[in-house]
Amino acid sequence: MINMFSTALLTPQEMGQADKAAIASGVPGAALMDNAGRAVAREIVRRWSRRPVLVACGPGNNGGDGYVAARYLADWGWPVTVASLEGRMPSEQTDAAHHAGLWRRPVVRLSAALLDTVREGLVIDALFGAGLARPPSGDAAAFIQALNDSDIPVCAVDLPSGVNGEDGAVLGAALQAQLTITFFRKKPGHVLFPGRALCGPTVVAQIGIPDTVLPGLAGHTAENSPDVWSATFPWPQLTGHKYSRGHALVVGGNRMTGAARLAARAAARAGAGLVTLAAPEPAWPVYATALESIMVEGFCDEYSFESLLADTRKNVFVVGPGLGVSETTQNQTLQILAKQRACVLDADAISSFSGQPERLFAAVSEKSVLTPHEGEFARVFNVSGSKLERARMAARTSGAVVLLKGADTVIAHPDGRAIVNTNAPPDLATGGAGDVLAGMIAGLMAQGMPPFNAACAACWLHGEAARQHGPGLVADDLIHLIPAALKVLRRVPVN
Ligand SMILES: NC(=O)C1=CN([C@@H]2O[C@H](COP(=O)(O)OP(=O)(O)OC[C@H]3O[C@@H](n4cnc5c(N)ncnc54)[C@H](O)[C@@H]3O)[C@@H](O)[C@H]2O)[C@@H](O)CC1
Ligand SMILES: Nc1ncnc2c1ncn2[C@@H]1O[C@H](COP(=O)(O)OP(=O)(O)O)[C@@H](O)[C@H]1O
Ligand SMILES: [K+]
Repeated sequence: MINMFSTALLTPQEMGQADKAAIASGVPGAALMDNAGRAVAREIVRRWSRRPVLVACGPGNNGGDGYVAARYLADWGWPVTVASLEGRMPSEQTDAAHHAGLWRRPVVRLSAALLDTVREGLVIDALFGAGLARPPSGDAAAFIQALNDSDIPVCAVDLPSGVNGEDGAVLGAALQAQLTITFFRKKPGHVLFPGRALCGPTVVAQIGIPDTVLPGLAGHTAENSPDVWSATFPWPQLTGHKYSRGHALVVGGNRMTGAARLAARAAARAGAGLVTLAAPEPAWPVYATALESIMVEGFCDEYSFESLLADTRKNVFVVGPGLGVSETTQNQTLQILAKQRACVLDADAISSFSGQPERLFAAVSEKSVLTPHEGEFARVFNVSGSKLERARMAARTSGAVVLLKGADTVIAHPDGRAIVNTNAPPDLATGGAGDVLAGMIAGLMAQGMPPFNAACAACWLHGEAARQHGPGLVADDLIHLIPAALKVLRRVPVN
């Protein structure tokens, strides 16, 4: 019940397969390229008034799209100069060569000096896209450097040259674009940093590749969106009651009491019917006086803690926020995991397994969601690669759902699926925002949403809540904005 297709992220290789499948189904490659280049020209005309345009064309299909865009813009009366890398016209009998042939005007050699002709204009970057194979060098590198040093706007075709479509990494040097137009579906490089920042806003144009090519080649990776999980979102039922909306238990710490309070409030706001905060006896008065709709139960040792967990109606646990890194935290986490119910492990519940990750991995399951930031992640996972690869590998290794936080949060399932979140504003980089997220995930899981879906949905709502507030956000504000984010979600048609 999760839709991985509508916002699927395709690797350059998968995009190539989509292209081939479309051609095999009867859409000529030259037509796809014509549609792609025309889409670029259209998006430019939509955003900029008529002005001089320099189209920098590479030797592959990315360049092919550039020749098409140049032709349409020139037909519509725009002053267009086309430049290519010296001696690198498209190979004969390719779609790119066909479209280069339809450009009847001169093609000049690409150089940084050409930028003087478009100081008041625009550059279309059609040098390299999905086929980037090595760091740009020579004329291409000099052009990228000079263009980045200027304030001439850049519209990138597919990807800014130098950005790796697979993971958003920069190969050598990359252009900073103001707009990127890609085709059919985005690639991971459009949503992972630093690629995402280099793209500017990314527009996805449809060029005649049918969605029917997707099953079989996509389905592993997608951009987070209500389209992915809205069909499983647990809206309150007309005849529901508080017990049918689940009961979340949040473990509180002795000293940093704010973290667990934020998580508990967020769980309630996200819709858990009941929320209990389990408080160590010495801190019980602090929690009890601060919380009204949330129940506060005290415990004094591992036995009374165990008895708090016994009620099976408590169907999801949150452990970690504000607990401190200690053996006690590790033991509480293991006690919770032994119950084999849904749980969210955040912050110190993760860090307390530093140096002993196998103990954690042996206890977690697909019902557990781990929500580390990069620092916590590095304490238990020894994996390398892009953020997407690392989150995926961590989920596979641990057997839990892993939500690796940051500006481009990745949520990975042990079965290999991964979602990249893109709606979080940087205002979220504030203490306690992660505690709120942990509580929101638990609030959705309490209502029966599967852990992976709940993690994706909570992450999107968290970003939307922050967006509603804007600058000046503190974590406490998020709690009050969860209802506004839910209202926005209500208006999104269920896919
Ligand atoms: N479904 C698709 O696959 C579609 C692809 N299209 C376009 O096709 C592009 C992919 O085409 P290609 O696979 O031909 O790849 P590119 O055109 O992105 O790049 C490959 C070419 O650039 C050269 N090259 C790569 N890195 C270089 C470097 N650092 N310095 C110098 N030369 C370098 C390669 O030798 C090759 O000639 C996409 O980015 C997109 O713009 C569109 O036409 C629409 C459909
Ligand atoms: N630059 C950023 N842009 C968007 N979201 C961010 C950014 N930095 C942090 N976040 C988000 O803010 C939250 C911070 O969580 P975390 O690091 O656990 O903080 P805390 O432990 O103080 O709650 C996470 O959801 C994270 O993804
Ligand atoms: K490009």
